[in-house]
Amino acid sequence: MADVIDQKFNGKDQLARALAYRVATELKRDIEAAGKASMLVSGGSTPKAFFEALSEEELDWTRVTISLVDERWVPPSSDRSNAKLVGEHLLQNKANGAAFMPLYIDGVSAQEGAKALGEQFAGVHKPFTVVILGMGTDGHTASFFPEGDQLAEAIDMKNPNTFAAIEAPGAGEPRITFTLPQLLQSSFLALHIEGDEKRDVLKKALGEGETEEMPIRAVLRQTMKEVNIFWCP
Ligand SMILES: O=C(O)C(O)[C@@H](O)[C@H](O)[C@H](O)COP(=O)(O)O
Repeated sequence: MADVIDQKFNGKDQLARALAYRVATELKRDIEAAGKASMLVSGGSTPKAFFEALSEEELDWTRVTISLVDERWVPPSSDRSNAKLVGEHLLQNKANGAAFMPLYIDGVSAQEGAKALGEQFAGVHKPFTVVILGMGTDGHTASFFPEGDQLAEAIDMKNPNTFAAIEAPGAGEPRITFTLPQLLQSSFLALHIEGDEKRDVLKKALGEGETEEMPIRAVLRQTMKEVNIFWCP
């Protein structure tokens, strides 16, 4: 594992601060070069400390657009909403002025939403400055879930769509996710995982086996974009 985990840290806080510093450096670089920067972040429980550390970074947040790698198809008032998580832990302190583009539209299905959001995101400048992925213990990343009904489309490098709507036994509710070719259009791509269990899942994913069994393999096996792995016990 020593060779695949690029960044090992002693604990959550140290990792959160280091990742926040690295991300802030990338954002500042794009702001300086292009006047703006963009970032897609993951939801779930892992990113909270990182979001809080990042929200304290000094940079011109009014030039930063933030969105999500994926979203659970629930309104932003739900505790399951990744937008709620970002609102409460990232869009605060110095990052208060950043623009946020949600991946949820009220009153339509995830499938209809995927289409409408694709049009909305068509004008967003790419590559994204930063994309941060997480990973579940079932080997999913973004909403690329094992047994996902649209998994093959979502990880198809030839898929021209920006988003896929996915339902899967382990997903809880319908979800929307950026497709793999979109996520790889990033200047800095990171995988943020914590704990021994996820380290072992990563190790398994790096071994042989079907991509569909552990969809994180679609990210780990592609050769287009380097994946920077940040891990702590
Ligand atoms: O909405 C989500 O659930 C995600 O964006 C998802 O892909 C997440 O990164 C992993 O499930 C890890 O989640 P945990 O940090 O909760 O383990």
